[in-house]
Amino acid sequence: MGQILKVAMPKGRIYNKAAEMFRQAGLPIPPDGEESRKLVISLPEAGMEFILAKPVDVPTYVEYGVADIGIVGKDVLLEEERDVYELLDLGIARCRMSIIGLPNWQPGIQQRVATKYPNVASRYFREQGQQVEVVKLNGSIELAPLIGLADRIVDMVETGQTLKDNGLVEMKSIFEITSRLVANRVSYRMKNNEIQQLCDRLQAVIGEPGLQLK
Ligand SMILES: Nc1ncnc2c1ncn2[C@@H]1O[C@H](COP(=O)(O)OP(=O)(O)OP(=O)(O)O)[C@@H](O)[C@H]1O
Ligand SMILES: O=P(O)(O)OC[C@H]1O[C@H](OP(=O)(O)OP(=O)(O)O)[C@H](O)[C@@H]1O
Repeated sequence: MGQILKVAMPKGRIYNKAAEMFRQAGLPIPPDGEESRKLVISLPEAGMEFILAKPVDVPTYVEYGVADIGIVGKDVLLEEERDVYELLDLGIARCRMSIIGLPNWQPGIQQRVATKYPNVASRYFREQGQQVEVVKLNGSIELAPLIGLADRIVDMVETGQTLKDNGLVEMKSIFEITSRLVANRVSYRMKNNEIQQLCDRLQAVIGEPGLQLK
């Protein structure tokens, strides 16, 4: 019998997609809501324990080692810059990070950018040699250019529906996002067999042709 693997799972839109992947890999984690509001789900027969975390906190739990591994969007990894190993691209919750603005946007003297990702945005504009003021918001980012808080936003686009409904345009896509499997550096050495086994099982699911994981 191996050691128990603690897995930080993001609540919200990634959860059911990731849980479905685990089930395909033979690990019967329940769908969202089925275990009431419990935040820790044990699967002793599989030697695993799942911690249901806020997505942005997953890299923190993994860096501190209270979770051995975790599932998190590349957007959060790039924003949080936590010291974790990125082991697998799960290919789920696919979207992109983009610069967005009003259709008539013109560069002004003072440029303000609103975003949930201040580190990603600051880094991007610095690399472009553009001086902008970055304002952190926590959601409904598309509101900012509509009500005059910011000239542009840096946010995620999946279908483009939110932009369309709010009369905004995608000016530039800056990187692609999918969910990743990450590991704590010490756990990766100490629980290498367990982590490797899980990676192999997930890899087999990812590699299966015709599998519908959206
Ligand atoms: N529209 C989208 N389409 C596909 N994937 C998305 C989309 N929006 C976000 N994601 C991915 O899903 C992850 C989690 O998003 P989710 O909305 O569940 O959490 P959150 O943005 O942290 O929200 P909350 O603050 O409500 O917890 C994001 O970090 C990103 O990787
Ligand atoms: O291109 P679309 O398919 O419309 O998806 C993009 C939207 O999804 C995310 O928002 P979310 O639903 O997480 O809400 P939020 O505004 O609270 O972040 C993102 O911030 C966009 O607003």
